[in-house]
Amino acid sequence: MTQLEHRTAPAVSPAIAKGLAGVVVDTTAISKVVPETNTLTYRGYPVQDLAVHCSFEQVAYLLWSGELPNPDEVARFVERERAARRADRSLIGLVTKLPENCHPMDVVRTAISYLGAEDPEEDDNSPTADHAKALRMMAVLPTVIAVDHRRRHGLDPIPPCPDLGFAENFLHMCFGEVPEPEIVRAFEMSLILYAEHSFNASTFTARVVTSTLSDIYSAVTAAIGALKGPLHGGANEAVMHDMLAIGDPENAERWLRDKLSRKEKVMGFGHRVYKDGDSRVPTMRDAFFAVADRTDGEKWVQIYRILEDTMYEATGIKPNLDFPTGPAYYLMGFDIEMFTPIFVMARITGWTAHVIEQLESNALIRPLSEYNGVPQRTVRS
Ligand SMILES: CC(=O)SCCNC(=O)CCNC(=O)[C@H](O)C(C)(C)COP(=O)(O)OP(=O)(O)OC[C@H]1O[C@@H](n2cnc3c(N)ncnc32)[C@H](O)[C@@H]1OP(=O)(O)O
Ligand SMILES: O=C([O-])CC(=O)C(=O)O
Repeated sequence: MTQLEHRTAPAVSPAIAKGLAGVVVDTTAISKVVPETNTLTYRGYPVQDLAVHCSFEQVAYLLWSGELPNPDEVARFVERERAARRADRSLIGLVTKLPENCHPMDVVRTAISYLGAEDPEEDDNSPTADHAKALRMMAVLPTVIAVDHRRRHGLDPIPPCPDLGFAENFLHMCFGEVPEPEIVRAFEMSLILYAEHSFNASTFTARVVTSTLSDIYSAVTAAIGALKGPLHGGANEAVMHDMLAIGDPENAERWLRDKLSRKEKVMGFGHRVYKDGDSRVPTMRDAFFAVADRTDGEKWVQIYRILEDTMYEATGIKPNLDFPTGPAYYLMGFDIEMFTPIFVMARITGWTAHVIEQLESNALIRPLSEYNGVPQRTVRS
């Protein structure tokens, strides 16, 4: 049995909210998901509008401060972000010592943990300190991911460029050039759409860790572990592995029906909160189609459409954000194993906003469980 196949779950009493489904555990002012109207807002702004009108840096500022920056504020923020991009020699040394065949998510997780280890202020959980640490993690992580990408291809690192925006700089550090503006824009939109999504599994993980009054690096390290799984962020990689296995549009419908007949999950479809489609998908689907137009990607668009239509017709289930980002990142030239680390680059803004919010009115997160093991018994000596 693979990890994605169904297992027979033990019976649970009706009082138990398995997987915390439908349970409201706290308030948040950072983002709001309304499945009934298919809306997602960050600090009150519809995410589709932010994706069209804002840079990723402006969205990061918004998530952390609650307001979009004015021109002076954004200039100061961008200057600080650009100044913090360089990874020091010890961090690069650590990255390059990790096995080349480990998953890049292992590298990202280790890098954040290392940033905590070398920060003498690691345990300063004041809002000022946490904002500074969040900005540093956001700024340096793309450098780490790009260094890791290039060493796997036997290439020397390209240092961050202070003249380029966040998205452009990352693409330049990976590929040695800034792609055409439509590709950069599609990439930046994906980062904005990935940045935040209320109490998803990885954000909730970050909040659980924070609730013990642990430090922000520990919260982000744990969140990365939660995001890696294929039921969460890891689905964007699984989508592309599936599309490559399908290979040709004429195989797509049969492949999907066979998968459903084996009662296997189709990666990139379904959502715990949205039951009638993910609010972010139309924007990202258009961005993927724009990338495909410029990269000879018509075959992947056809496979996308067939899977989407067949899945809806067979089950009524619609795609989530990982479905269009998978092929979009592939066509941009990223290795599949980089897709979830890119998700981390974006979501680190949301996670850290939640860490800061959790600390503003903290309560230890500790639910109850119903014991269903063997009855109490006696140790015989
Ligand atoms: C950015 C993100 O993290 S978005 C999520 C990315 N994850 C994926 O794409 C993985 C695939 N999707 C899934 O596994 C699920 O849809 C989840 C985990 C995301 C959410 O699921 P849950 O709310 O826990 O619902 P659950 O998994 O119980 O599904 C409910 C029913 O829909 C079916 N279903 C849901 N998603 C899928 C899917 N992708 N493929 C096939 N069937 C599915 C289930 O089999 C189940 O059917 P049943 O009631 O007959 O057993
Ligand atoms: O909200 C969720 O459960 C998963 C998701 O879409 C995200 O984290 O972006």
